[in-house]
Amino acid sequence: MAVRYELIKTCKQSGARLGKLHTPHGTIDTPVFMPVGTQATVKSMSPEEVKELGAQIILSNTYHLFLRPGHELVQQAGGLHSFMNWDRAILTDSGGFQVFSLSENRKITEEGVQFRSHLNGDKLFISPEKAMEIQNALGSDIMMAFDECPPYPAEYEYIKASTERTSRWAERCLKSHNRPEDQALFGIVQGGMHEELRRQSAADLTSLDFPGYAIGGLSVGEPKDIMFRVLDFTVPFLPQHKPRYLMGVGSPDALLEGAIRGIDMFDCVLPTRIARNGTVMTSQGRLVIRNAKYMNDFTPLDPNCDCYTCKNYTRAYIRHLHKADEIFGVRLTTYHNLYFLVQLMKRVRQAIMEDRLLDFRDEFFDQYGLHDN
Ligand SMILES: CCCSCc1cc(N)cc2c(=O)[nH]c(N)nc12
Ligand SMILES: [Zn+2]
Repeated sequence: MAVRYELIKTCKQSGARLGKLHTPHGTIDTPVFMPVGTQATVKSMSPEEVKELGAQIILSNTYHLFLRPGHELVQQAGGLHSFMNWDRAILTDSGGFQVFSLSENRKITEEGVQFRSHLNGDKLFISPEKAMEIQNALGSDIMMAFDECPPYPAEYEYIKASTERTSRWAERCLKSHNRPEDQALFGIVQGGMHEELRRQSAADLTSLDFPGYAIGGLSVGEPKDIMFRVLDFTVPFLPQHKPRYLMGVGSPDALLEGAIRGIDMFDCVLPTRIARNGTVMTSQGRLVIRNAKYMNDFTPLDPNCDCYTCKNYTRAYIRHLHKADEIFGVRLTTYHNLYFLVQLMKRVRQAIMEDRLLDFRDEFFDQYGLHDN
């Protein structure tokens, strides 16, 4: 079996679970935060640094690699693991979400999605079968079914029709999956913010018996309290003994609230994206390193962090690098932000082991600040 989820323990204080996800490229401790490497690289990090900061799995993107350099080229290189020299686990998204967030002139039909490349305007088409072909060529350990993530907000009727089509697409993905022993295919539950549609989507997908389930259609601009409410009624529709992946979620508060609600896997571009403009997550909340108040601040980004950046460099130096547009500055803030989230999930797993995740959340927010975004 390509991926096997081992449920180790459920937190007595919350709905959180401690688990292990066994894959052909190593075991992943869950709940886990997965760094995003959209174009076959976690931006500005070497694979050695991504390992050193503690990542056991990274994400990459069907849409981007299909457009450039092309999935056939990656296949000629022996697949994504050898192409990017990453020998741990890889999860690839299926491309539908990126078509809608990046490309122009999209046309969605039962067959699939027609769109123009955001790089050169070429007319392209992705169907469930094409998304599977691309992910097969990339050789990811976990593939995502081809889905539509409806815009937020959207009319109930649109979301209903879209969710029903996503269920039909999921079945087509399963039918065209020709390497189930090497690559696990996860279904993606949709349904917008509607409990009945979420129930129906989960029922459709669990009847197809996927090895894992993602909750899509969230982190699309809805208020966080709505996202958490949707999780409250959606997670119970999913099987206990399989992993649950909340797509596109990665701020510290959302990771904690998601883990408390029984989510096992998270991903988000947030830590790498904000690092590029010098915004840093610390145990006392966020700081923007370009701020003049750090000019003569010869302390680490985070006094409670033992990462390479915090052990060797000061706020003053990192501020200087960002003000001077020095690439090394982005590398230092990226390394720290990724380390911060990977370590946060390590502390979450420890709190689950000790049946005290709600207490840990309260302690974390007392320091971090209640409303991170
Ligand atoms: C590398 C990026 C992975 S997560 C992208 C993502 C993010 C969010 N927020 C939602 C969805 C979704 O509903 N479907 C799919 N396939 N992907 C989504
Ligand atoms: Zn640090």
